[in-house]
Amino acid sequence: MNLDHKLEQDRVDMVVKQINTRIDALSQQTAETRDEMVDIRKNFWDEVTVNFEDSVEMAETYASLKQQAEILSERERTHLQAARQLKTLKKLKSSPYFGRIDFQEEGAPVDRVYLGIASLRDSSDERYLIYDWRAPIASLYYDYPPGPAKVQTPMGTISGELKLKRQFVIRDGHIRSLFDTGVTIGDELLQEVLGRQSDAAMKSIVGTIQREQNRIIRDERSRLLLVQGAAGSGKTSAALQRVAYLLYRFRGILSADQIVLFSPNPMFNSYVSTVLPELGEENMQQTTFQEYLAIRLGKSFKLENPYVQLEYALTAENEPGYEARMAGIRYKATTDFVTLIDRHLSVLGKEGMKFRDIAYRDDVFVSAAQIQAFFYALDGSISVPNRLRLTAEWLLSLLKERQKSALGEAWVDEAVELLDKETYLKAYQSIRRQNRKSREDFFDDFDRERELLGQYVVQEQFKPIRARVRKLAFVDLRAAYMKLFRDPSVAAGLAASIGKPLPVEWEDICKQTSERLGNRLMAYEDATPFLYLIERIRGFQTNTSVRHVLIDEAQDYTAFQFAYLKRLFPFSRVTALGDLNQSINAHTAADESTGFTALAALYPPEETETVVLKQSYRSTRPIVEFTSRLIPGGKDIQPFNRDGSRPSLTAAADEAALNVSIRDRLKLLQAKGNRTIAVICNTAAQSAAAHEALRGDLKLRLIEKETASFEPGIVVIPSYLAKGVEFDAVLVYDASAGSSGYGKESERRLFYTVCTRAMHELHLFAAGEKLSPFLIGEAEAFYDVQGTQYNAPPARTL
Ligand SMILES: Nc1ncnc2c1ncn2[C@@H]1O[C@H](COP(=O)(O)OP(=O)(O)OP(=O)(O)O)[C@@H](O)[C@H]1O
Repeated sequence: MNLDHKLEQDRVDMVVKQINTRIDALSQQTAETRDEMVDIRKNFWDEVTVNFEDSVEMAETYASLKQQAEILSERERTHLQAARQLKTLKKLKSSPYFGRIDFQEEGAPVDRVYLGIASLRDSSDERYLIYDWRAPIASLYYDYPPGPAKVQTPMGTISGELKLKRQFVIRDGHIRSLFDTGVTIGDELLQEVLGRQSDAAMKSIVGTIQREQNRIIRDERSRLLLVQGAAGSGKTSAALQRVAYLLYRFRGILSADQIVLFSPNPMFNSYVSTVLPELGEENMQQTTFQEYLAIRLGKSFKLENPYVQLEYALTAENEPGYEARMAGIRYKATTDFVTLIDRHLSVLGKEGMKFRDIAYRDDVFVSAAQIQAFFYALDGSISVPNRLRLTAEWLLSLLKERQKSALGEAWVDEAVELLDKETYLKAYQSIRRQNRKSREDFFDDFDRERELLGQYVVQEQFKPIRARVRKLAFVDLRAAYMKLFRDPSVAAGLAASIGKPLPVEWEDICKQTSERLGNRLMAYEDATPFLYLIERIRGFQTNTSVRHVLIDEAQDYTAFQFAYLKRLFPFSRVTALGDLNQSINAHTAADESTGFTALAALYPPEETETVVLKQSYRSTRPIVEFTSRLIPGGKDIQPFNRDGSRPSLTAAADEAALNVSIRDRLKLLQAKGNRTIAVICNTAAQSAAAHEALRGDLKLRLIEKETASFEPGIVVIPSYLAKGVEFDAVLVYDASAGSSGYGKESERRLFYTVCTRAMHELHLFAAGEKLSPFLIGEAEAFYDVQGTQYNAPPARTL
C-alpha cells in the first residue's frame, strides 16, 4: 500500500466511524419513534373522548380525534424520514464516496471535495465530509480533467484550477482501488464497472458519469431536452440520474410523483425501478403509453396492444388487407393527420356534430336535433368545449323543469306504492339527510310522506340522466371520429383543404377502420387520434401537477402521440431519449419520418436543447465494431475500449441442428458464469416455439408482452421486448434471411437493436437457405464463423 492509499484509507476509516456513530444514534431514535407509534396506535381510543350526544360534544369528539391522528401521522413522518436516512447511511458506510477533487479557486486555498451518493457533515456540523454528487461543485468532477476549470453555483461562476481528480472503488469500508485520472472520467474505473456481469436490475452510474451525460442530467433550462444516442450510450442511465438530480436540486418544490417516466413495457419498468432507491430517492411515476391510453379510453372499447400491432406488421404480410392497414398505421402517425383532425374539429364547430337524444322513461325528452340546433345557435366564437358546457347547463335547466312537472304524473303514485322495504328505508334516510335541520318527523303525516316519497322517486329517475348530461354524454364522440371514415370523401375534402394528400389506400383504410370501430375494437393506431379528437371536443383534462415527463425509447412514438402528450402535460418539461437506428414499430415509414424528428417542431428552438451521445458503453469493442456495421452512419459510434471475444455465427443445416447448437452454447455460457443470457427471437410466435424446442433440462424463461419482472437466468424473448434492456450474452435465434429471420430492409433496425443488447458476448445462429443480408458485406470482417457449413464468401448461401 503506498502512502496515498494509506492516507485515504485512514480517512475512510474516520468517515466510517462517524457514520457508525450517526447510525447508532439514528437507530435508537427510530426505535423510540416506533415504540411511540405502536403505543399511540394501541391506546388511540383511550386518548380520545367520544361523545355524540349533541353538536358541542360531537365537535369536541372530532377535535380530539383529529389531534390524536395528527400526533400519529407526525410520528409516522419522522419515522419514515429517519428510516430513509438510515438506509442512505448504511449505503455510505459500505462505500462512502467514489471520487475526490482538489479545487483551487483563484486566490483561495485548495478545497478538497469528496463525492458520494449523499452529503455528510462532521459531528460539529461545520465541515462536509462527503458532498452529494448532485451538489454544484461536483460538476467539476464530471466535466473537467485536471487543469483550469469553472463551475456554476447559485452565487455565480467560480473559476480556478482542478489540481487533482481521484477515483475510488470502496467496498465494505475498504479501498479496493484508487486512481488519479487525467481524462474526464478515467478509463480504469469504467473498465472495471462495465466489465462486471450484469444484473437483473439497472445500476446507478454516479461514479462514472461522462461529460455529455452530465449535460443531460443537470439541464434545467430547456423545455424540451432531446437526447439522441447510440445503442448503449447511457440514455436511460442518464435519464434516471437526471430524475435523482432534479429531486435534489428542487427539494421541497418538486416531488417524485410530479415526474413521469414513460417506458416501453412493464418489464423495462421493473428493470429500471431500482436505480432511484439505490440513490436514496423515491421512484418517479412509471407507466407505459399503452397503459395511459387504456385509462383514458375507459371501457367503451377494446384497445389493441402495440405489440400485437407490431406482431401483425411483422407476420401478416400475406393476409388480405395488410397493405391498407399498414398504410393506415403510417398515416395515422403523422403530423398531417393531426392537421387533418384539427381541420375536422373546426368544421365540427360549425356543423355536423352528432348528438344523442335525451330520453325520460323511454320517451325522447330532448331530441338530438333539438340539442344540435341549440348548440349551433350559440355564438360560434365560443370554443366547442365551452359551447358544450352551455348546452349542458341548458339541458340541466330543462331537466329541472321536467322533474317538477313529473311529480304530478300518475306513475309516481304507483311507484311509491310499490317501493320495497329496502328502498323505502333508503328514501327515508335520504329525506332525513336532506332535511337535517328540521326536527319534524315527516313520516307521521300520511300525505306529507307520500309527497316526499314522490319527490324521492322522481329524483332517483332523473339522477342518472343529469349525471350523463354533466358528463356530456349527449355528444356522440364516437360518431365524430367515425365521420372521417364512414364516407371516404369527408377526409378527402379536408385533406384537399389543407393541401396534404391522403394515402392511396384511403378507401380501404376507411372500410377497415369503420368496421373495427363498429365492433368497438380500437386499433392501436386509432387510439391516440381518437382520444385527441374527443378530448378536444369535450375539453382536455390536462395534468397540471406533473412537472417533468421523461420518454424513453422516444423513437417509437408517433408525431401524433407527441402532439397528444404535449396537450396532456401542458406545464411539463419533456426529456425525450431515443435512437433512430432502433426504431421498432409498425408506423415508421421507410423515409425515417418518425415522431422523434417531429417532436422538435412542437417546441420553440430557443427552449430546446439537443444532446448527441456517440460513445457506446454497453458492449465490448468487438461487439460495437460489428454492430456499428449494421446501420448506415454507424461508423460514428465510438466503442468504449473494452476487450472481449468477437461475435460468432453458427450455421446449421436445419432447425433441429440449430437448436442443438444453441443449447450447447447456452450450457457453455452458463458454465462460464454469465448471469443474464437471452435467446432473442424475431417474434412472439417464434419465441414460444423456440422456448419449447430449447427447454429440455435447461431452465428457460419465456418473456411475453405482459411479463412484469426482469430476473437473472436464461430468457427467450421476442426482439421488440428486448428493447432497452441488456444481457451478459445474447444469442440471436435466427440470423437467416428467411421469413422468421431478418431478410427485409425494414428489419435492419430490428436486427441492430437485437445485436446491441449484448454486453460481453454475441452469438448468431442461422438455419435455412440464406444468411441475413445484413451479415454480408462490410460486417463480414467483424464476426467469426463457427463450423464449416459456409466459409466461402461471397455467395453466403447456407
Ligand atoms: N457513464 C457510465 N458509467 C458506467 N456505465 C455506464 C455509463 N453510461 C452507460 N453505462 C452503462 O452502459 C449500459 C447501457 O446504458 P443504457 O441502457 O442507459 O443505454 P441506452 O443508451 O439507454 O441504451 P439503448 O438505447 O441501447 O437501450 C448500461 O449497463 C449502463 O450501466
